[in-house]
Amino acid sequence: MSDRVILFDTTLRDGEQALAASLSVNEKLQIARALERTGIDIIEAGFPVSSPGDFDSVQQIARTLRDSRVCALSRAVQGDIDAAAEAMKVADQFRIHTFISTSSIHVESKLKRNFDQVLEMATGAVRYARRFTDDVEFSCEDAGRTPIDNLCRMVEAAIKAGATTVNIPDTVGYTTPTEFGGIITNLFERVPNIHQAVISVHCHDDLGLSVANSIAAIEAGARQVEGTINGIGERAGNAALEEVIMILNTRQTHFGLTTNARPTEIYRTSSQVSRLCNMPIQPNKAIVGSNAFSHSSGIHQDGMLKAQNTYEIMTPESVGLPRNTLNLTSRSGRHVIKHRMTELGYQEQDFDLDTLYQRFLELADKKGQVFDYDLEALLFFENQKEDDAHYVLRQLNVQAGSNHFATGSIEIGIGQQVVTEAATGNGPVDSVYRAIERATGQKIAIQSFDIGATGEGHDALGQVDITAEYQGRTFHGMGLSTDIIEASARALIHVYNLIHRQQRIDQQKQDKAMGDA
Ligand SMILES: CC(=O)SCCNC(=O)CCNC(=O)[C@H](O)C(C)(C)COP(=O)(O)OP(=O)(O)OC[C@H]1O[C@@H](n2cnc3c(N)ncnc32)[C@H](O)[C@@H]1OP(=O)(O)O
Ligand SMILES: CC(C)C(=O)C(=O)O
Repeated sequence: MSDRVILFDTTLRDGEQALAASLSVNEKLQIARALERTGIDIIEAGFPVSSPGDFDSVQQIARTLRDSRVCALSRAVQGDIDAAAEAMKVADQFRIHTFISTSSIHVESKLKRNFDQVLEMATGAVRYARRFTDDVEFSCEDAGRTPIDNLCRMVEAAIKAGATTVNIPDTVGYTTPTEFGGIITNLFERVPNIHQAVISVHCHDDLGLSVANSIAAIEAGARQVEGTINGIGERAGNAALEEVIMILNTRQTHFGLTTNARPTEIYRTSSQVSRLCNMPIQPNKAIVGSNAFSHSSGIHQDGMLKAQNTYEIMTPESVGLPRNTLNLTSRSGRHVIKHRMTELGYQEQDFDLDTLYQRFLELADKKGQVFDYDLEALLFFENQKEDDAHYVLRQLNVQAGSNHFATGSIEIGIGQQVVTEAATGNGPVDSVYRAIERATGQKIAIQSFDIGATGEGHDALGQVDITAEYQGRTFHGMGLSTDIIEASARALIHVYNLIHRQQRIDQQKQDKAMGDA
């Protein structure tokens, strides 16, 4: 049995199922690149049959990845498999992941079939997928609640049909580590052809056991582990891949197993996923929470001063969070910014030093000292900018007070035009949003509005996340500024740009369809 555990990330598929609004293609590409840098072997990029947007993003990711292998999900039906293969054929190598439920509850109540019919569908799907690639993964959905005899039959049949990886999901996070490890042990004891495939696990966190169950399965012989960054995913989420990586890494002598992971990329990848997905990380989260490496009580601090390993089983540096010793202020130069970005794990090609330095100076002038999270926020914001932004916020003014209606006036670029508008509202944000709506002539239904700070103190960068609906689709806009009204306006402008881009894509598709007809 191999001593390497294959890392399979499904942030862009199972993780995205948890988000209020779909990620844009640009956002998915940023995450895919971060995952690749983190050393993830297989990246599940989406479920192409589910929407044209998903199809497009899988295709673009397939075109982009070099070291990680792209994978797409499909039900055990030919149309889904065709869509997955079509989306990924631009890559030299790709994996098709097909699945069907095996538990009695799912087979009878959801699929409305009997187990033998489902077995037929599964093997038919695996055989069909093998026509497109020799890398086919089959998942027994709800394996955790599947009678073991049926699970053994299904695994054996899927391998016989050509599955090269067989995944055992605890879809509803029901099992305990002893039970789940026992299922894997049983499969190894009872399925005669089991060594012809890699056995994988995919655990959900409904009872908070997803990582523990994954580790129990690895101890029982599973050699692929599926999860997501920060554990985001359907309901309570999936196994947090950064935790699995650091368990195997920190306890290497205990497990004797390796991965291809680059742990020093973890912190950066985790922050990027959190920001792009608008899913904050709880402070006490293992590995990547803001308190994960802070020591606050006297006895602990005394221990840390004497020897760091008294209270740290791994260092923040090992997950890419360097201790900071240099203050960054408006008197800092380009060298120190570049040095700090390198310490934070960024490579030269990840940022344009001159642009970042200009943004840094503007921020340093406003707030004095600039911290790591500010630098990362600035870079994130630059990456979010569309090269061809149709709407650009040029100026904004607000008058507000406790005794008046607020008045907002804005100047925005719309394509080649510059439009100025003003409006009153119930507060400064409302007045600015009304002014922007007047200028664009398009009303958008805002579904959620979240405001938070990136960093600490009253001069922290404000981050505004909104989800908005337009013609039945949901869009996520994000704005950053030390001024929360400006951050709010930027978030709305971001949504207008996403809608504009979507309209352009829809138009191109319509033109192509008419051309084909
Ligand atoms: C455990 C997981 O995370 S699974 C992945 C979940 N992800 C998603 O659902 C992605 C988003 N989903 C979608 O876009 C849509 O649900 C689609 C495109 C997949 C299907 O849409 P629709 O065709 O309208 O079907 P709908 O979602 O309403 O119902 C699912 C159908 O697929 C069937 N089905 C469910 N899983 C499978 C499977 N693995 N293999 C074959 N059929 C399946 C169901 O029984 C149901 O069939 P029925 O219409 O005969 O009752
Ligand atoms: C499709 C499968 C792997 C899944 O997401 C689950 O069972 O949770």
